[in-house]
Amino acid sequence: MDYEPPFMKTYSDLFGESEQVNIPLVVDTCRNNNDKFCEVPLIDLGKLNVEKGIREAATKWGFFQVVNHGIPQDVLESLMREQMIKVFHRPFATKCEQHFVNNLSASSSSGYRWGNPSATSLLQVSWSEAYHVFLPDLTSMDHDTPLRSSLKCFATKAGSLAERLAEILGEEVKMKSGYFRENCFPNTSFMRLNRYPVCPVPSKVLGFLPHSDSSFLTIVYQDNVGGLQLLKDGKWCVIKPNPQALLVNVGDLFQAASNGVYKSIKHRVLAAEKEERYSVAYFYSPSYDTMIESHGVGDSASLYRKFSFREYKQQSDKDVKELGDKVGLSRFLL
Ligand SMILES: C=C1C[C@]23C[C@@]1(O)CC[C@H]2[C@@]12CC[C@H](O)[C@@](C)(C(=O)O1)[C@H]2[C@@H]3C(=O)O
Ligand SMILES: O=C(O)CCC(=O)C(=O)O
Ligand SMILES: [Fe+2]
Repeated sequence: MDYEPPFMKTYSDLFGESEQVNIPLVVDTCRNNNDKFCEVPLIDLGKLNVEKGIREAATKWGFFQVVNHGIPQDVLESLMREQMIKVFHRPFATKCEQHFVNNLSASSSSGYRWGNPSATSLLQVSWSEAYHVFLPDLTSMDHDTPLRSSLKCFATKAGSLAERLAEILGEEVKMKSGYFRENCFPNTSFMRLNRYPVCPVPSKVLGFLPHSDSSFLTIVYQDNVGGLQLLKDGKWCVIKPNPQALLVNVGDLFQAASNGVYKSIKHRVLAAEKEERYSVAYFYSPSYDTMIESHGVGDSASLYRKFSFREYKQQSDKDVKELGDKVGLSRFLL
């Protein structure tokens, strides 16, 4: 199929080496084991008094699901089933020509990316491809396609939802009221469209390497294939897909701004085994000048020094370039 990125060809040497040295499998065998599904809190936003549940989930889990979230189901389904398939099933050469961003390095521009062409071990390979989409790039296009209108609708609604959730969470940790409205805008956030092609060696590589998100909050819609896992008490557990729900996870900036009260949890995606998988993530992020400050409350001291989002992004981009991965918040510990 001419739309597949050349994973096998690019990584053939690494597969050869892994057989010789018999590296441990990176993937647990919990893919279809229902016992290992984790019960991520589910919050019905149509009900009253949801604040406590949201704060508890962000504190204990760093992840929760929401229903009655305000994004029409037909927008979600058409985005997944029709529009994303259309955009990813274009020839690989076309995808590269249009927006090639080499090796995930330029994270702050719209563009196509796949795998990790400079991987030196299978442990550094993500068997997936993605588009980063910044809203201004969508709105500056002169005509709407069904994909663009679905993405605009998704982005607008996900942005309002994120702001509502962020204000609820921020209030509890004494952030200034209106902080998010004043610093996070539609054009400072972005979407990431993810496709996980069927992988012939799903026990040897991951679909998306373990990472935390650099946002305040991330809103994710996943299809019903499954494979997203979060690290809970030292174990990877699978999040059962729920086509009615959106997933929300705390990102690094909220962990810092809440002085570690809310947790930016590592997550990863298994490589697709039988069926290709799609997801779309909205990263609720501030402008680069926004200052992130963590206040210790009572006896607890501030954990992180004050930093701007620009500083965080630049450091992460530098780490990805030089080390292959971002080091993250530990660089900003006091
Ligand atoms: C290799 C990397 C790119 C990434 C940071 C990371 O070290 C691991 C996760 C990647 C990711 C995924 C979600 C977001 O798209 C992103 C901006 C983030 O916060 O973590 C990207 C990072 C990136 O593209 O720089
Ligand atoms: O594909 C998923 O379910 C999650 C993807 C993800 O973690 C990301 O895009 O940051
Ligand atoms: Fe993520």
